[in-house]
Amino acid sequence: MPTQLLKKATVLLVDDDADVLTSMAMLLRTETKAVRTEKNPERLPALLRKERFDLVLLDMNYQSSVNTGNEGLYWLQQVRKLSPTSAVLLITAYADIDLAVRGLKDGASDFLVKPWRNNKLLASLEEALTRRQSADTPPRQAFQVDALPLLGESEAMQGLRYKIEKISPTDANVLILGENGTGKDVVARLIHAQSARSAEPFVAVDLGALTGSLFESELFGHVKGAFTDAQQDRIGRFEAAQGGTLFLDEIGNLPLGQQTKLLTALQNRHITRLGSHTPIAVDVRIVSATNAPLYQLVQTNQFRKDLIYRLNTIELTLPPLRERGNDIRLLAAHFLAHYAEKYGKPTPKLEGRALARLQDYGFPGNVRELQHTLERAVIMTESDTLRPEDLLFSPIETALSTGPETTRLAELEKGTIQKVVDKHHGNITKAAKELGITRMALYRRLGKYDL
Ligand SMILES: Nc1ncnc2c1ncn2[C@@H]1O[C@H](COP(=O)(O)OP(=O)(O)OP(=O)(O)O)[C@@H](O)[C@H]1O
Repeated sequence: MPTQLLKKATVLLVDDDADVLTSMAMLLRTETKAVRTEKNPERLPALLRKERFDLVLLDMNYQSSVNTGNEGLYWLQQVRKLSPTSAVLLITAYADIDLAVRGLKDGASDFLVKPWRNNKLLASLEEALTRRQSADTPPRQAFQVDALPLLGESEAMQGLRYKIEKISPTDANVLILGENGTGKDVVARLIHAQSARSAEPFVAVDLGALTGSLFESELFGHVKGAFTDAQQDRIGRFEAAQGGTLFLDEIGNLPLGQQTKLLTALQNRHITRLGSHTPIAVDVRIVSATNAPLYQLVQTNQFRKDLIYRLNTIELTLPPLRERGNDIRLLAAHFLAHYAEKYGKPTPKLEGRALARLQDYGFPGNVRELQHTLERAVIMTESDTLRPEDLLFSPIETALSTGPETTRLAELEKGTIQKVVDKHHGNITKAAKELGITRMALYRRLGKYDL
């Protein structure tokens, strides 16, 4: 995910769970301009009167409940009142999705369900910032995309770029397959940017994040009164993408019932808003993506074959980074120059052994992992040459790439801490500095995880 706005954003995290605050702050510290954490929501009014934040991440549930479950909504209202220009993202547990939906109606930009996936968290934050930035501009412009270049000179990538050039101008639906972090999002945007629809909206939906009742309302919209909280008509993503491209990400995560509803909309080329009987014709090009083994899911009856046939008029498979040969070197040079400029440092050179280390490593998190590894290295290095030991591979990426079930917060945190402490040969001061937490906080975690 490109995170141009996020890099410049100031962020406030509000949660009374210190572990959540630390983990999120650790992630966001390198992805944003500044992060501030607040454990006690009661301090919000004073804080917001003093400081301005581009983004506020607000937990919905607080232990010291003033208001039995609704305190998240109460604090949301306070933030909206005291800091109307901040985008607010709610953090919630699965059980509280209804509450979060109410939060959306009260002006929150989006919500995240715990446990979150880091790349999705970053994508949601970026999207919230994009929407906030374009709040004053005509809505259709809000969706226009910045396509990033798809770098790589390996045979596989050259072939892929050629295919993309060929297929982009057509209206054919495209299914993009590939592991996490291989560039599926980049490819989807590129296809749109090179198509005849490029002046029209590009609308991305993370289907993995839409639970049962949200799916229909998000995709097809609803009319006032369709369900208890539907206080006004709302268009869905299909209508928002009218004339343009609808990017259905994580399509492999869609339950069968929802696959049927999607298939019907694609076959009929019209949708019906929830609570209405009036069909609305939609003209959208569908680009979908997944890292799931879609054809295996068909064999085990978890994915509809007829839906695949609707989606895969053209199918593109992104090779994992470990199969792209010298592209690792080329991408590494690109990211080093990019982050050196960003952090105002001279571009470090890669020592031969360091390059070999990159080439030997499997990169389960693919290009995203390479990118994060080099960003960390640029931030940390005090020399003009990167050595193998400057390249710290992140257990977070490894865990993310192997699926959501391994992304439990505690495991990620434990793994990260272990790596960083090892890297600094047990020097707690240095490790705490790199992790962005105090020495005391690090000691507490070492005790907690028995490290
Ligand atoms: N070929 C490439 N050239 C330059 N940057 C790339 C390339 N491929 C991926 N990236 C960068 O790597 C990161 C991850 O890419 P992207 O989000 O497109 O992956 P993805 O396959 O959609 O991941 P996921 O499956 O986790 O959603 C992004 O920052 C993107 O800009």
